[in-house]
Amino acid sequence: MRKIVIAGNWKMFKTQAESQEFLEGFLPTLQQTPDEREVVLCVPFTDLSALSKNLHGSVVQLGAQNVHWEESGAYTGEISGPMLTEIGVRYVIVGHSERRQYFGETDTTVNLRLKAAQKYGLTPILCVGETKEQRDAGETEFLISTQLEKDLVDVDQTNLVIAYEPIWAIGTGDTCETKEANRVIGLIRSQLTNPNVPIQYGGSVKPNNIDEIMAQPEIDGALVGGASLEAAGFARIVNYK
Ligand SMILES: O=C[C@H](O)COP(=O)(O)O
Repeated sequence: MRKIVIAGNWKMFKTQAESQEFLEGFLPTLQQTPDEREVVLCVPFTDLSALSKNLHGSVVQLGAQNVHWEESGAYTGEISGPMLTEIGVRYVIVGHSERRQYFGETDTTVNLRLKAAQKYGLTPILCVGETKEQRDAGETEFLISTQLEKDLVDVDQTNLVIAYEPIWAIGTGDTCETKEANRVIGLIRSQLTNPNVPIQYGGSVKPNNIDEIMAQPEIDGALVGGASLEAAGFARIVNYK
């Protein structure tokens, strides 16, 4: 059976004080969450240490938003796998479209980061997805297939989550039609050697569309940006029906 993983990606939002306030609203709502749902908060590096202490003993797992491929070295501004695992981080987002678009992330560096995450005991959440122009040109399948082929070279598919995030649906309120997301995620699964890799949908997931998204047979969770910043809203998403 495939695992369900609901992850919030806070991106560059929330100071430590704000993250603490979020937890006070969010944690009490989780008591009813069924065991098989993994709940993850992928937060800014500066929030990780405090959240790690405050999440201890809760069902929520801690995630980072990037990891370097070396264990240590002269890489100003980067964070390594051992630095993350030491403070209790379990997941890390790799290859988010914002990293690819604004920070020069390539399939080569995504592949290096995926392998390093696994080497140091983290579960990577690999993001793939097409732009509006690529979709309109009928290139969605080719683009995603190429990303997977390059990103997953020598990656262990028994310790991996994939997020299908159509770039045009991120932060726009323009959610991908659920049946279409289900279709693309089915195509992603058909390209994997391990069919049990959890595959999430990401892109304008909200409390009012999560039930329909999670009703799709191929979709194993969600990677949630904006709607994960508000405790009650994210709790509703985590507690989808
Ligand atoms: O990582 C999360 C995605 O970029 C989705 O963001 P969003 O839910 O704000 O559209």
